[in-house]
Amino acid sequence: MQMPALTLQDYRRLAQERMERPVWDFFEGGAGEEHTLAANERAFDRVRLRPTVLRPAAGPDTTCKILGRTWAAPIGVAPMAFHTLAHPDGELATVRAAAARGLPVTVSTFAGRACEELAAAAAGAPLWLQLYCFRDRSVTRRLIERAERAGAEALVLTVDAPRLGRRLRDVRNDFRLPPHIVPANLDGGGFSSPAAHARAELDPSLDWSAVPWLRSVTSLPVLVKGVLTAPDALRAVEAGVDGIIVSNHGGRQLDGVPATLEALPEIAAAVRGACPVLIDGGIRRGRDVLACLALGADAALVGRPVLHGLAAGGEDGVGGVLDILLEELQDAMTLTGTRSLADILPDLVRTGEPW
Ligand SMILES: Cc1cc2nc3c(=O)[nH]c(=O)nc-3n(C[C@H](O)[C@H](O)[C@H](O)COP(=O)(O)O)c2cc1C
Ligand SMILES: O=C(O)C(=O)c1ccccc1
Repeated sequence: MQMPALTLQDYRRLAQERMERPVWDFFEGGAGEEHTLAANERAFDRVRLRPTVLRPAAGPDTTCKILGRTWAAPIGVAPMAFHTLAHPDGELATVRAAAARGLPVTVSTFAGRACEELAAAAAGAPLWLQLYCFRDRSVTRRLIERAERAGAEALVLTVDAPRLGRRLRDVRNDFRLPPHIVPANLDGGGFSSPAAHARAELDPSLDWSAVPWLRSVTSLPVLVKGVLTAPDALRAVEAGVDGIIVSNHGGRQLDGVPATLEALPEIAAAVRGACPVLIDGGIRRGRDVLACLALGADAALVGRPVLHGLAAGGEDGVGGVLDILLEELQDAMTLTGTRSLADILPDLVRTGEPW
């Protein structure tokens, strides 16, 4: 009998056993030498927690409020293209699993399932849409209108991808999407290599005027994803964004940028509560979420582990991954004497050597 998966690392192993190498490489890989990819996870290995003892915190309150909506915990699913590569149910399974736990999902521009069925599956849990801005703005506008009509609650504009990063694993594998893997919410389509498509279609001249442009076509809140410095965070606040996601795209864009956990404190200090600050990249344990909050984030998004759960067991697998994170977060809060998220302050962490 197979041992039950107890950690996200267990799910990673299960997924790898089930997946073909080129698809695995597409999911796991990063740009260039993958230094930034590795740094994201390693940054959490330098975190030391400083518990407060004899301050009972059993059954801690993990709920948080983001953009006026209550999340069961400060944990969401980061936008990732083509969940259908991991499992035929694709994003439908991901959204069902997250919504059942009161957690939000950000659906990628390149989702493999239609946003109408995803909104129905979300059953009231927050559903956000990630936007790549195309050269042809009418494609982006139609995507926004469709998602808004379906019930998407916020737009996440990805700002670290004037073009797709150079992912050497995909180049070496000459990775192409199987013909049945198509973006369900874009008209047009008809491409096989995601890199080639994104290179042809993403707008390399995108600038900060994208934010007022989005305001002119939608009334939804707008977040920017991919900010790594305080000056850019301030520019985003000046542009009037409703939220900032500190992200290096899981190390898939520019190799050589810092781990997101390292970038977080200067951004949180610059933003000073003007809007929510979220983070993604390398979050693999409940206590990593605690570290993000201590260093100034309002919530953390999880990427690849969700695809691992999906590949390992569809909706149940994603549910398993999210349950582990939720339980580990509760455990870490209980054992650090943190009764609610408001108790998670900078003093809760120190930075040390990697384990
Ligand atoms: C397979 C894959 C596809 C992704 N697709 C998108 C995407 O379509 N849009 C986007 O903004 N980010 C995309 N990302 C980046 C994630 O949103 C997120 O920034 C990153 O995966 C978080 O890091 P983690 O995987 O270490 O948790 C993708 C990441 C992966 C692994
Ligand atoms: O954004 C990404 O990281 C990504 O992998 C992707 C895949 C297909 C189309 C666009 C982006």
